[in-house]
Amino acid sequence: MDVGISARLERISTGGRYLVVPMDHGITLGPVKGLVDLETTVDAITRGGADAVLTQKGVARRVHPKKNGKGYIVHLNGSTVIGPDSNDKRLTGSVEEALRAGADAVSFHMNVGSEHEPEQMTQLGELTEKAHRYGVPVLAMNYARGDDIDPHDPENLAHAVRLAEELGADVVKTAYSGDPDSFERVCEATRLPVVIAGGSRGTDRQTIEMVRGAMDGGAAGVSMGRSIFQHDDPESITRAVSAVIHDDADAETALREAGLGIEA
Ligand SMILES: CC(=O)[C@@H](O)[C@H](O)C[C@H](N)C(=O)O
Ligand SMILES: O=CC(=O)COP(=O)(O)O
Repeated sequence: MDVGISARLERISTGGRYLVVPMDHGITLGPVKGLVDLETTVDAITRGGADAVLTQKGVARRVHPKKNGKGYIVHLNGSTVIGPDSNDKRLTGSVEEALRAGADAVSFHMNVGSEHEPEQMTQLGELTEKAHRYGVPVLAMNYARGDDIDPHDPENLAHAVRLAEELGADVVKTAYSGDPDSFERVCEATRLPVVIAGGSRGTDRQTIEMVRGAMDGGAAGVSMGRSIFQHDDPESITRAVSAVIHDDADAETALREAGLGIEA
């Protein structure tokens, strides 16, 4: 692997494990809880043990002073839930802009199975070529989404993560399939580190058990947004997620040591 790519991957991970907190939802969902005062949230989650935060380019200046030396990823496409088709993610920036914004890596969202898959596949292929010219790693966010597509089906997820490797990505994020055994089949589909999205926020216990299950299935960590940044105490929930990812804690230990209720 190119030395620049491996050096930058180390800035967004710890010992090959990834706790990335994406906060690009300001385009998708608008200024939801946790993103209005972005600075306070970034400060809390990086103090809690996140390896990296991820945003769109425009808010980079609000992120850097508050990220406590942790990694930074710039996301390069987007859509809104009020637009005609939220699966139709359009390019929002370039590798050069991401580098000017101080990024250690770039990310790109692809909806495998949607009618926009062909264009997004071309764009991801072009992005990995461009990013690698600069030694910049690419996190592919490859979801199985589209009409009549089951977004948690392990075969669909395995296909989505494999596609990311075939197109040259360095890390791939996808949805969790629901249990460690089926997620193991997803992770076996690729040699890339696989990280999971969190989806809409559940209870603390659901969040931490999902992370534990994914790690037991072979995941390398998370790219988990709403479950963390919409939490009343983002620092503590990050601490609990970090205990599972970085210290291999079980769910109860992680919740207890983070000061979160076991049944919460
Ligand atoms: C709002 C959602 O359904 C998320 O899964 C997004 O699609 C993922 C991403 N972080 C985004 O906001 O684009
Ligand atoms: O960029 C978005 C993600 O990686 C996942 O966000 P979520 O809120 O955890 O689904």
